Amino acid sequence: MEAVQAGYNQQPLGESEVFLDFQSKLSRAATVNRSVLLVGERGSGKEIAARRLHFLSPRWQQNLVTVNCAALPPSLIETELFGYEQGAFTGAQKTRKGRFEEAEGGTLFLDEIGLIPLEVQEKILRVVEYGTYERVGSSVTHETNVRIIGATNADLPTLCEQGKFKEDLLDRLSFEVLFLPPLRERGEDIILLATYFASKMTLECGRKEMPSFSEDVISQMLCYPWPGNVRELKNVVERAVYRSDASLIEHLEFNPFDNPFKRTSQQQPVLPLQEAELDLSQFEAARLELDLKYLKQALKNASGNQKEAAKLLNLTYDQLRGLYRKYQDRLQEEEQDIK
Ligand SMILES: Nc1ncnc2c1ncn2[C@@H]1O[C@H](COP(=O)(O)OP(=O)(O)OP(=O)(O)O)[C@@H](O)[C@H]1O
Repeated sequence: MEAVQAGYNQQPLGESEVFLDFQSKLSRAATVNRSVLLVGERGSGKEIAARRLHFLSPRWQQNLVTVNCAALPPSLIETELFGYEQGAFTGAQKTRKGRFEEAEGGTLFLDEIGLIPLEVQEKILRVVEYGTYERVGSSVTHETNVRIIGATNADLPTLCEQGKFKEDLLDRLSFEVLFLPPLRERGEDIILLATYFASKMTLECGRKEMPSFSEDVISQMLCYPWPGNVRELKNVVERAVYRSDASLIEHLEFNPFDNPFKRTSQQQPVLPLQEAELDLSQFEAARLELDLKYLKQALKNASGNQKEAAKLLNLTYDQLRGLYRKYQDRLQEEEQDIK
């Protein structure tokens, strides 16, 4: 176990129920010598999960080789994976090993596996079924012992229906399909991860003390949908620590491309008359009142049961907890009414 820890230097953080459930499925998958598919939104931690899977498996002392299929033109994926013989095509001046050969005995992580062209999928299927392949331009058959971990953000069954992904390969790769939970479903993990990224950034900036997050910022983090998942959170937090001189972070910038010069004199904002009549300075206050109104009503209808209230509002339990924390003081004043 010690050696596993030494080889695995990036411990994924998370304590939410959904994440712990994912981690325990991942640990179980590490014990069997089968292909695994990791499915999740961009930035949700598929690569970090693949590393963990490899380092927890009996192959942990062998190579883990990663191929990011999105970073390669489709025409080069075959030579990248299987290598080529000298003279196989113009420019092939020397024989080159492929990634399967580099990963021999270990694990090959195919990131964005849905982008692999069909003819190359055929070759991968042969590797999975018979453990054999040929280099491009060669008829010599190589035997290989590599475990494949695939990752995708795409809906592979739909790609199969569209004829873009081989059903046979999907069947063989999906011995275990593990779904990474999106960050917005991970509740308090958001704060755990934010604190972790803030502490690392504090060190990087050479600051002595890590700034903390204001209650308002914590609520914003818990309510924001995080389309870019953990990667986005990392960027937002690192930028906030880097820009803040104070001991308290009171503002987060979610979109660094929010250009302050966008609306110039030739491009006036077009506001419908009705909106122009609203007191726009009251937007934040009005929004908070509306949130509170719905939350109170839901809690009342659910007799104070937060899980039930979350269902009524079509929120996850963690999202509701986020809102509850934000309005805790005001809600407590009226708690008697709710009960
Ligand atoms: N649980 C976690 N603990 C700490 N850091 C994490 C965790 N999950 C993800 N990260 C960090 O978030 C970033 C994105 O993670 P990763 O590259 O694994 O995501 P991905 O799903 O493979 O992304 P993509 O879809 O773009 O390939 C990385 O910097 C990674 O180190």
